[in-house]
Parts: sequence; C-alpha cells; structure tokens
Amino acid sequence: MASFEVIGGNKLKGEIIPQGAKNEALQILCAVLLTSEPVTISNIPDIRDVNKLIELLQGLGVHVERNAPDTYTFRADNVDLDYLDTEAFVAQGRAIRGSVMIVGPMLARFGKSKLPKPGGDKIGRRRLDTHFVGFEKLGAKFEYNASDDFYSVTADQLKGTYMLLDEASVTGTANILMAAVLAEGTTTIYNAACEPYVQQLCRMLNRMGAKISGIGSNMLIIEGVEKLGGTEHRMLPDMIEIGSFIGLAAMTGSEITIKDCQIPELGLIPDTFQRLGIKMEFRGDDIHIPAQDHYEIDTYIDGSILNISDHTWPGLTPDLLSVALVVATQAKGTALIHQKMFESRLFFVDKLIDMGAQIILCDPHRATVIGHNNHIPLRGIRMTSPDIRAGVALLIAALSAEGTSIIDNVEQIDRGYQNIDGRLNAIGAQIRRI
Ligand SMILES: CC(=O)N[C@H]1[C@@H](OP(=O)(O)OP(=O)(O)OC[C@H]2O[C@@H](n3ccc(=O)[nH]c3=O)[C@H](O)[C@@H]2O)O[C@H](CO)[C@@H](O)[C@@H]1O
Ligand SMILES: C=C(OP(=O)(O)O)C(=O)O
Repeated sequence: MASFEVIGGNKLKGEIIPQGAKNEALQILCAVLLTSEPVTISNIPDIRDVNKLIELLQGLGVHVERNAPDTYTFRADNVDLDYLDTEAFVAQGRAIRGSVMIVGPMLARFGKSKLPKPGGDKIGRRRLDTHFVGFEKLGAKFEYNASDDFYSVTADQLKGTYMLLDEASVTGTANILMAAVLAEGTTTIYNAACEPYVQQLCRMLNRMGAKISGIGSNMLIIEGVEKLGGTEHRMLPDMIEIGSFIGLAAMTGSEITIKDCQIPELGLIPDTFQRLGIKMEFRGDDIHIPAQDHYEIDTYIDGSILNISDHTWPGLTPDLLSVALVVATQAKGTALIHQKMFESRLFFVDKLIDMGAQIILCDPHRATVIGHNNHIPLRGIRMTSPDIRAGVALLIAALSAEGTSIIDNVEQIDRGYQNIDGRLNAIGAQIRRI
C-alpha cells in the first residue's frame, strides 16, 4: 500500500488542466463492445479504475491500440465469450464498479453475459436491482447465484418495452440503454438518470447509429437498430476533479486557474462552492479562483443554516459532498452536509476532527460543520483514505494543515485522480509518494 507524505501550509499558484471524466470513461469504454468496428476515444484519464477496465476488455478479446497517452482505438471484432468463465475475469469484474456496464452491451450483442458482484467504493449498499430488472423487462432471463455472488443474463432477442426505473441509477441507466439500442422495437426508459456521463453516452451511441431521443431528460426513447458502427468520441473534463480543485484552492488560500472546464456541463457544482463563500471568475471556459484568506458560508433568505445535499442530476452529485465538507471546516459560518444516497460516506470526518475541525456527525447521513474562519489551522496527522472522494478531501485537508500528514492507502485516490501528486506538486504542493 502506498502513502502520501504531505507537508501542509503551502499556497499553490498556477494553472491546472482537469483530466477526462472517470465515470463517463467507464460507460464509454463498455460501449465499444456494441460494435465490431473501430471506436476511437480521446481524453481517457490514466487512472487505476479505467486502466483496469481496459485490461478487462483486452481479456475479452477486444483489440486495444494506444494512439497517444490519452487516446485509444478499440475493436471488438473477436470477443471471447469463454473469458466470462475465467478466474481472471472474476478478479477484474470484482475490482471496479464500472465492470457492471459490460453486461448490457454483451447481452444485446451476444445474447449472454455474467458478472461477479462488482467492486468500487465501499460507501454503503450498492444494489444492482435496477440493472437486472431492466434487462428482464427487455426479455432477458436473469439468474443470481448467492453462493458466489454471480449475476447472469441470457436472451435470444431483446424486445423493446416501456419501463419505469425504481431509481434513477447512473450505471443502471447506462447499462439498460446499451442493451436497448440493439433490442427489437422501441424502449422507453422513464426515471432515467441524466448525468452528463449518460448524455455523452447517448450522443456517442447515436453517432454509432443508435436512435435515442430525450437526451438530457429523465425519459429516454430508444428505437432499436440491428447493428451499430464505429465512431470517435472525446470525454468531457472530470467535473468531480474540477470541484475538488475549487475546494483545494479555497482551503489552501491559493490562486488557481482550472482550464477548459466545459462550464455549462457542471450543473450546480460552481454554485455550491460559491454558496460556501468561494469567489470564482469564469474566464471563457476557465475557472479562476483568486487567493482568499477568508470565505463565508451563505445562509438561506430567512437566515437559516445552509444545507448542502446530494440529489440525482441535475441536483448536486454525491461525489462532491466530501470535498464540500472539508471546505466548510475553514469557512466562516456553519453548514449542514447531508449525504442522502450513501450511508457510509461521512465516517471519514473522524479524521478531520482529529485534525482539529469542528464537526458533529449527527447520524450516518448528516454532519454539521462549524467553520474556523481560518483562525485555527488544521493539524497534520496520520490517516487512511477510506474511499476515493474522502481520500481527496483528506488530501486537501492535509495540504491546508500545519505540519506534516501521512495519508495511507492512496490507491483509493489513484482510482480516480490521475498523477495527483505530480500535478499538484507542479503548482507548489509538497506531496511525496512513499
Ligand atoms: C461508476 C459510476 O458512475 N459511479 C457513480 C454512480 O454509481 P452507481 O451507478 O453505482 O450509483 P446509483 O446511481 O446506482 O445509486 C447510488 C446510490 O444512490 C441511491 N439512489 C440512487 C438514485 C435515486 O434516485 N435515489 C437513490 O437513493 C442508490 O440506492 C444507491 O445507493 O452514481 C453514483 C451516484 O451519483 C456516484 O456516486 C458514483 O460515483
Ligand atoms: C463512488 C465513486 O466511484 P465508483 O462508483 O467507481 O465506486 C466515485 O467516483 O466517487
């Protein structure tokens, strides 16, 4: 297990370019299984979860060519279904959450797929019912083997239908959509997730020959087609990384310009950090955060305490609440952080409390943060990164803290942030990988 030694208290200064979006990449990479023709994808982040998914695709027989550091061409013209029965596949499937999205494309194109319980963050219950109920509605036969946690689906020919999802699952919507594009007839997915990740997938599938309408809404209508062809696709910048950099700039009092953010795709993210008191300027498509010694949390019109909570898109993504929470610890004022979706994502606050933050963990979903207004700096300590976003929140805390911190288990951060130590050191951070 690798660790970061972080010397805190430095102000950072400079420009940073966000990586391509992790959660979009996991969907888009699975979609290459839908065609035998070449698909070229650019702005692919070089991070653990994405590289693991690329290895899984290679195991399945997908031909992978790296044209540039962030650009690959994939050709799924010789997929090996027997690979689904190998130990290597089981290990790869269990390692990441994104592996679940091979099921829809494999089912649609080859009539069968299976998967062990996928990995990903241990942040609470992460059920897959929405995915498999959706496949069943399209006519697939589903089996679950509880002894080895294996999910299997088979179908001769999927048939389009109307379905109302029990929840607007992000990966569930992507998975069902990728099955429906090759089904016979029309599928309507109501209560569909509509994150930019899903919108990007829809646009890519349409370029491959799919007929999807309702993109960006919670009702997707898909007219099935017989086959799909190759295409080119470019990933959006990672909105979670952009939010993390905004939080980092505020906590360390740094002046940072985040380049090429595709600001219209960020939804409520800039607004949320502005409500925490962070000043920012939109310069073309860049976000400039000036150095700020103090920032003050907004209140509601009636003076009551600001509540930052997650919601399905276009609400605030749950993946940024850990960063919002850490930012609030040095703001002037009080905020309630309410993580509605996941029940184990706020426990990392005990480390922030050890660092000197004033936080009351009200219950597994809610924490009240009383900001120090930068009068009392956090103290460097030794801590472990429990999940990807808590990991980055602790890194931000350590960079702002007085003294040295050690963060263990940084593989969790590497799952989603490309060369984070190198990129932050280039603008003045002191992070050593040990
Ligand atoms: C690889 C990937 O893309 N991972 C993202 C994806 O995970 P993933 O697709 O696994 O998450 P889901 O959207 O399925 O659901 C996330 C959690 O929220 C709950 N839920 C979901 C929808 C809803 O309307 N109500 C509700 O309570 C679910 O029960 C679950 O506990 O979306 C999550 C929610 O944005 C993000 O945190 C993950 O980073
Ligand atoms: C929860 C996340 O990832 P995953 O779904 O891959 O575990 C995340 O990206 O914050």
